[in-house]
Amino acid sequence: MKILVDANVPGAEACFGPLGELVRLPGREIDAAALRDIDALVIRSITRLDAATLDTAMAEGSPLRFVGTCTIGIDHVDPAALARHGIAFASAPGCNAEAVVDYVLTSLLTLAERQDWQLVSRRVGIVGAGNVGGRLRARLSAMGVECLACDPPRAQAEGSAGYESLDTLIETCDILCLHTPLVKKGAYPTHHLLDARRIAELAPGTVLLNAGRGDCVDGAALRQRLAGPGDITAVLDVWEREPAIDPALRDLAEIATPHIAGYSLDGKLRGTHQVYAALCRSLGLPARLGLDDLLPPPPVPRMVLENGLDPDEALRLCLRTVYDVRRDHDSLLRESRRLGMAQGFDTCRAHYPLRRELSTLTVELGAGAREVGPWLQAAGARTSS
Ligand SMILES: NC(=O)c1ccc[n+]([C@@H]2O[C@H](COP(=O)([O-])OP(=O)(O)OC[C@H]3O[C@@H](n4cnc5c(N)ncnc54)[C@H](O)[C@@H]3O)[C@@H](O)[C@H]2O)c1
Ligand SMILES: O=C(O)[C@H](O)[C@H](O)COP(=O)(O)O
Repeated sequence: MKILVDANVPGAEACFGPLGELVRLPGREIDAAALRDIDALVIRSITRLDAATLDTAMAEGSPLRFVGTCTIGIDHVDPAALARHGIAFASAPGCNAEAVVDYVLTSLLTLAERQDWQLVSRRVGIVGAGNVGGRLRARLSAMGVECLACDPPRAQAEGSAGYESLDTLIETCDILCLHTPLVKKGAYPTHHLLDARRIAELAPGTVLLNAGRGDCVDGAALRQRLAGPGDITAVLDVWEREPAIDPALRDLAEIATPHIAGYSLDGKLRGTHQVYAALCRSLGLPARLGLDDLLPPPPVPRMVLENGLDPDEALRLCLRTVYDVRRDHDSLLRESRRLGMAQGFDTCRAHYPLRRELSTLTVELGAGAREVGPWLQAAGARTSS
């Protein structure tokens, strides 16, 4: 069996090597021609697997019978076309959700430091309360930060208690976090969910963070609002037309990163492992490798906090020990100026430095720092004293 795996999938040799002959290609180079003699395909979100690509590959005799994407989002794949060709499909729900929540917390605490506010004084609106949004809500609520959630599909399925409309979030929240998939059809489409009208309605001082999909926000309208009154703050990890994103919007965003919110090693390896387990199932084989066999020990397993830190400062230090979002902002700026936007954007992603999740860090609390313990635990850190 021949297995083609995106070059940016870590743990591929260990997982897929024992199952067949492994071939690696950069995700953007995987097209119909590359699938000619491939039995199983393992991708990430930059490989478009639409009906036309699949129809061409299958018409040319590809033996493809399994596709797995090591990602949460599946908008780059056409599941109906896969089903039509009898090809099994798996994705990796929730694999990097913790990493995205780390990204949101470290971004918000960076803004809090720059703009001189406390996280606990803000009301956060979460749009899309699935694996990412749900975890974000749980962590923020445990920290005592007031949260409102908007998720019409869930409200319809489970009842509306606990869910608000998007317009209520826009009217009443200081921070709006978008964690919606890109959905183009059906009752609750998300393409330009934040359109020009809603962007105009954001109150001065609002923080808009998008770590869902770039097409959920009208980028031109956001650019206009940021370039005009300049009275709101944007944190953007996802963009329309990646990797050739709008340089003006990049410059206007307070934090601009190249679609890496979920790029912890933990999250990527969880994604690889979920797809490996699915491929084993579809082959009727046992999944011999566990996730723990793939994850190396963290480079910074512990840190010590002593006296004189307020809660935000303490959490900022812990988060920045595992992950500092300012580094990703700087490298997008540097690499896109050096190589041009599209190549710079992709270079940052392809050569992403090692990043672990907050949960891999144990924070030792000295006598003078014990009172921040509950806040750190609520945010997702392990503590000991
Ligand atoms: N930036 C990154 O690196 C990164 C990482 C992981 C996921 N993502 C994106 O974030 C999205 C969400 O991830 P997840 O794991 O939470 O997915 P999920 O499927 O668990 O949750 C998505 C939630 O959005 C809700 N939703 C759908 N349409 C909506 C609408 N119109 N308004 C409000 N809510 C709506 C769904 O009901 C669901 O509860 C993914 O689809 C992916 O596109 C981005
Ligand atoms: O949907 C996801 O899981 C993320 O958007 C994913 O982590 C993005 O990274 P990529 O697949 O593009 O490497």
